[in-house]
Amino acid sequence: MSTHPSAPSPDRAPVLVQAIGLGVTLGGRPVLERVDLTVSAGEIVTLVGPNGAGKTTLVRAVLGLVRPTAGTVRRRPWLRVGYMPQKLAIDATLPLTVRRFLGLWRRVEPARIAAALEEVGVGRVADSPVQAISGGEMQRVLLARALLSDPELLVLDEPDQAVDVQGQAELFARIDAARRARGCGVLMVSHDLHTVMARTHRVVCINRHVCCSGTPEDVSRHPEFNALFGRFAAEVAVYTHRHDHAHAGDGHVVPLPDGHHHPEGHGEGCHHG
Ligand SMILES: Nc1ncnc2c1ncn2[C@@H]1O[C@H](COP(=O)(O)OP(=O)(O)OP(=O)(O)O)[C@@H](O)[C@H]1O
Repeated sequence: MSTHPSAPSPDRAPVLVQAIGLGVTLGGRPVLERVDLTVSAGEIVTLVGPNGAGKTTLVRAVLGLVRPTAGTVRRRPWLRVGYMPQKLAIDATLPLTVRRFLGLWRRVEPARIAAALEEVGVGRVADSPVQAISGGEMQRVLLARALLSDPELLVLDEPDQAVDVQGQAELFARIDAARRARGCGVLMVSHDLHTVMARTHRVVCINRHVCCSGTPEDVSRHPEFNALFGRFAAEVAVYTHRHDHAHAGDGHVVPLPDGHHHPEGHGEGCHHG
């Protein structure tokens, strides 16, 4: 594939999921506030943000696995979703080959399981015990599992975790190939900012609220992204910019008066807790 996935036409592509003004409170604490998010067919949307920013919670809320405390989530009726969770507990004592593991959730033709494993580049582990394969191989097996539902929306929560640097590029290429083959939308969480910037149509930067969103180019130049990812952002940002809002101690966004801006990176008014 090319370094950057060819951009679909989101104006014409059907919307698969949309969150509007989404709020989630967990354990009495606001985890997401006023979050808007849209994923259309054919596009790759990646959520970035620091640990604990609410990315997994947003993904789970979009999928209907977490109940919003505010706002709404709209999913296209009968939407077929392939979900690769961030964590999946597997009983270490269960004798289970990869092939059988992939058949646990639904009846699938053996040939489809074999094809899905081949598609993500791990056909060789089909008969290995699931507990014996490497972390990187397991990520690909989980991707194969997500593809088995013939998804219209592929939701991948840190698919690149435990994958070595060389493997990451190949994994993202395979995800992109799977997207093209199915015309599906992809909603992804990733900490690999370099790959995100190279291989994503839209980036949404989360830190309880949506700090900024847009093309990788736009986001990499945004003040909030720069405040959150200073060292990385300095490598990719090409111009200096200014904060137009601050954060109260509880994380709420507080607009600054006109003409009052915080210089980039100083963060006095931008407290991300
Ligand atoms: N069930 C829960 N009860 C209470 N708090 C929770 C629950 N699940 C998540 N949280 C909290 O919500 C916040 C957001 O968690 P979440 O897993 O969505 O963040 P994340 O951005 O995906 O983080 P990471 O990059 O570390 O995976 C964290 O502070 C977490 O501790």
